[in-house]
Amino acid sequence: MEKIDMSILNNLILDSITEGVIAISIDHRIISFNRAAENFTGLSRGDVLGRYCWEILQPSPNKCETDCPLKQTTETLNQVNNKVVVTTNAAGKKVHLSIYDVVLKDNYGQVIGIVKISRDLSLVEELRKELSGRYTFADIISKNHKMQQIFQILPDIAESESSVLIEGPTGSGKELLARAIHNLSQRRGHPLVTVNCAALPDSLLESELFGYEAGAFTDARKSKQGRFARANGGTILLDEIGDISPALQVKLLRVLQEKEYEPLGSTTTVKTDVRVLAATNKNVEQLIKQGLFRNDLYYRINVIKLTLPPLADRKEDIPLLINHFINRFNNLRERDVEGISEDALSILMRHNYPGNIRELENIIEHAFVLCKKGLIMTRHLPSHLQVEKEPGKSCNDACTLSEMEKRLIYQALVRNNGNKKAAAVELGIDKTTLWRKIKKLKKAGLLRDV
Ligand SMILES: Nc1ncnc2c1ncn2[C@@H]1O[C@H](COP(=O)(O)OP(=O)(O)OP(=O)(O)O)[C@@H](O)[C@H]1O
Repeated sequence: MEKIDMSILNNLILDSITEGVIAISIDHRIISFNRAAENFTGLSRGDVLGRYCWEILQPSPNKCETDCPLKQTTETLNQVNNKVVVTTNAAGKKVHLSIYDVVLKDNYGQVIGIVKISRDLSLVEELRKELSGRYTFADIISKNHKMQQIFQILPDIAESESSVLIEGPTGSGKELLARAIHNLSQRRGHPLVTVNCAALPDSLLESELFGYEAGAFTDARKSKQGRFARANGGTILLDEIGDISPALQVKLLRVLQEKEYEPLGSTTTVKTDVRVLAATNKNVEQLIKQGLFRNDLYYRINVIKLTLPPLADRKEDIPLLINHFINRFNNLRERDVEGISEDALSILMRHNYPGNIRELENIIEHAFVLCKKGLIMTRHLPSHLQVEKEPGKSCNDACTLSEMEKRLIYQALVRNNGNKKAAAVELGIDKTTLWRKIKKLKKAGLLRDV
């Protein structure tokens, strides 16, 4: 075999890998720069070899003072793992790189520099954005198929002038959805005014909605504009519409039919240009049957009905929402919480959320009080959740084989959203074997539904 020049061979090998490799000598000069590094930086090796690293890699002298990777790595002899940086290459394109530094030693163990190894994360970043984009619509996060159907029709609904009735249990995102409809509509330049119809007694609610003239009642010294007037040109959200009295229902019906009303104590009719959205966590059809809600008003507000599923029926959204709330609280509180531990996530996946997304948001807010950085652990969750122990979780060193089996089965089911086939594949056992084991555990009262 022909004798091969080792240095040429080394360069060929370095150029054939997809990671960028930049070697820097102890006196801060660049001594090796492979092809991938050329691609990431847009610089040619002829231009950088022999130059000082700060001239090429860290143009800011301040950063060199405080954040010199050569100094850090050679002083601590530590590999700095997976620093993610966003940098602009010479072609002006933003690239996301995952970088780690390795100490370079000679044959005698003497430190002679560092090697910076970088991997292009731009593709991963694009995929992440595409995925999170697909699951986010006008600030509403969901990958649930019913929610995705709502996302699809939302722009058309927003554009129409029709009244919309939003149904859903408490905390399921009705107000958020109403806001999205308003923000996507032609009326977005005007106000969105929300009225909680359950929060005020009837007489106050009427004056709150329609306003009043001075002298309309004992305390009315000056006239006051109502919410319909404030929302003019925009949208009004009548929250908890199921709670309004029959008398007020008649007045609302007139506004919806004739687009006019009279403020309390006034004989002047006011014309209104407001789109009406209504929300409720009650079953309005049931209220109609009970004679508590007018049929004709129902048909006026129910031109389009959107129903938000409870969080317990869209558990696939829990990890996405947790991530969203962690990001939100990190920004609000200037924190650096990185995520949630597997154990804590599994508790949150099993919880049933009577308070829906608001409850999950409160749980993460609670966790932020106790968790300053790193991962949210079980101990950071509210105590009523911590007692909902995972099966087999109580076993530690003295864990029996059956305890361990129970725990592994449980965790595989949680990870796969209760899908037994996927859990069996993950556990490396046949589906029928898994099914048999689950049946046995359930019969013994050791496993609940996931
Ligand atoms: N799909 C979602 N994505 C992100 N955040 C959400 C989502 N749904 C709800 N939220 C958040 O959860 C909280 C509760 O939502 P919202 O107030 O819209 O619920 P609601 O159904 O109107 O509640 P209520 O019945 O008590 O009036 C808000 O902070 C909202 O931003």
